[in-house]
Amino acid sequence: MDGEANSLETIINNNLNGYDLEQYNRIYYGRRNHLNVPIKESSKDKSEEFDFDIIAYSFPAKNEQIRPARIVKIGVIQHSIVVPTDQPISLQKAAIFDKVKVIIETAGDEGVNILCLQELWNMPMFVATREKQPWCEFAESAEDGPTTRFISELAAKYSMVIVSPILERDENHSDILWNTAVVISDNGNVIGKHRKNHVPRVGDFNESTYYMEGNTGHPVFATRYGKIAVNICFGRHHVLNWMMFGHNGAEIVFNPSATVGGDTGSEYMWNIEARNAAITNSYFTAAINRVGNERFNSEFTSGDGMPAHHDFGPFYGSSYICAPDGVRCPGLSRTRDGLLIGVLDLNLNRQVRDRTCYQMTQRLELYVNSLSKVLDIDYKPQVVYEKRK
Ligand SMILES: NC(=O)NCCC(=O)O
Repeated sequence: MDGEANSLETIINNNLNGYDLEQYNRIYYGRRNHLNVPIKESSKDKSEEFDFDIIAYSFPAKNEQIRPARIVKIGVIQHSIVVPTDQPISLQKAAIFDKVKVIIETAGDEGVNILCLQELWNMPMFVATREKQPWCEFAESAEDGPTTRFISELAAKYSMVIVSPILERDENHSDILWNTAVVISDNGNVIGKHRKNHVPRVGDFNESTYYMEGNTGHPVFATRYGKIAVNICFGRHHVLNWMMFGHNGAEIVFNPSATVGGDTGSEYMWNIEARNAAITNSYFTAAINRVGNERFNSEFTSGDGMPAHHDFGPFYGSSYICAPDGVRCPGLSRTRDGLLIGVLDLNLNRQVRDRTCYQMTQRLELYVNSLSKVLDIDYKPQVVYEKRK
């Protein structure tokens, strides 16, 4: 029954073995062997004690004569909320902080250099409700709110860059809200922030009730460990969004998300979108999704004819990392909290570009020309009809 499978990988591993499993891995993931990286015993103990999964994979590149390898360890964390959504906001946040802190510390102990949390990680996805109170009270300053202070301390402690996607309240601009990823450096300073470019108007994702499309463009953050960008959730459906981060020099693009399965959900697209972005832009991508069901006191509808309901979900997790050659690792669980680590050699980006020439053959001038015509109010679509005699 839908919603019960722990992961796609569990289904495959329960049903295939030997030659068939090897061939499946080669064809689906892009390599026969997943190249697991050992996890410390102390981290395994923590994951058992605090009930989260932990797994690491390597994405090597070929040795080059001139450039040394550029190894960077990235981590992504997926998790559920902790206490019911009718509890006081401070309690809901504190409970998530307590849970996620243990997983961040484990990432730090594993030597992760760059860590990304899920979209709006410190709150439930109340956007389904369309209610303003009390939910807007989750919003905080990106620069010096309690969540940024909490994450900054951990970033400095572990010399780890941390991407912290939150609901931002912009006090300098009339208190308005944004869906914002705050990028915190390895010494705990805020390097900058990116606001979600594409805001969903689909199903229970009534996010446009709360915030507008972002105004920060496509920033790439030059961190100590590499150039990173953040394509927040719904932006993964928009190829130009991914592309612009590539033009600005991103080596790794994180896609912190909150997205659901079920009959009308996005689960069947999940495996494709961040992977396709890695391939077409020749950079690493990491897609992160929360887990669990979230229940709200007030019933809400989605404008799709379905009966009003209280539950938002299931959020199907399945976070994964993809290399620029399209090779990806198995996903985390669909249902459990988890820390996924990737050991990347960033030299692979240029090696793939040299091999595939996807950038060189991109024909940007063709599309600039065509798109400028599309934007003309009198645009006539270029359709060719048969001339029947
Ligand atoms: N949070 C968010 O943008 N979700 C949109 C649903 C989807 O398309 O994945």
